[in-house]
Amino acid sequence: MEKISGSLIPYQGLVVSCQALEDEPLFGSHHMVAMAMAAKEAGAAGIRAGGLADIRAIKDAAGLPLIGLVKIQHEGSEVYITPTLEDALAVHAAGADIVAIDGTGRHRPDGRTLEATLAALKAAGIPVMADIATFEEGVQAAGWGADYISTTLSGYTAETQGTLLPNLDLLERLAAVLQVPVVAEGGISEPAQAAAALELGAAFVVVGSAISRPQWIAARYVKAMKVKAGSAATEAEG
Ligand SMILES: CC(=O)N[C@H](C=O)[C@@H](O)[C@H](O)[C@H](O)COP(=O)(O)O
Repeated sequence: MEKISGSLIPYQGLVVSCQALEDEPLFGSHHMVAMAMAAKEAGAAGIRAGGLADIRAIKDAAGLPLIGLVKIQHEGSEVYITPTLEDALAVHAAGADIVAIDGTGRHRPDGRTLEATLAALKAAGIPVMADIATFEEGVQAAGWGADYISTTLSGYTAETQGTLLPNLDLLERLAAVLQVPVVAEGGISEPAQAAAALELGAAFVVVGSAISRPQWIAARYVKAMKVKAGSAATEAEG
């Protein structure tokens, strides 16, 4: 299937998600700008950033293509990634080249449908990445005009809870049928998985925690070492 070219993110590039919420140790634009500059030094083709302040600061400092979002929890809605049209407009105004929104089709806090939200952003000339969880959601969001489809929410919705990540099968299935760029995102924790995603048709790959969340990275070592220590202890007991 001929891919629609003209992606704002270089084809088959790495996008590093540099995000830290208020309850995370690295919260704050100073830290996220530093993380983005480190990613740029490594050769990242783009940055994914959350929060208007971080979007502005990272866009100014790194000058890389930027996928922006806000995370806002609303009572009565499970949608928290750029949940309303106003949020999407604010993310774009803050400097995001592409606005990432929830593309699952679930109830949105402003009562707008995903279709109407996508139509309004297209009319405003704002490139949109739809963060989806299932094949059907990806096809639907692309049909309603999303410019990029990303597997971000696979495993994070009620319907997909427990899905083993990264969900490269979802990526492969969507890349095989959609004309718009399909993005591998969510749970990519090894370089080989990112390379495999490109082989399976990803237009580019987004990696966050495995690069920009030290509390998550270090926890992997603690877990592995405890297992090792446990087995050694067993040996010692004889
Ligand atoms: C589920 C959700 O809200 N994901 C968020 C989307 O912006 C980010 O917290 C993730 O870090 C990003 O998608 C990259 O994924 P990973 O950190 O697994 O490489």
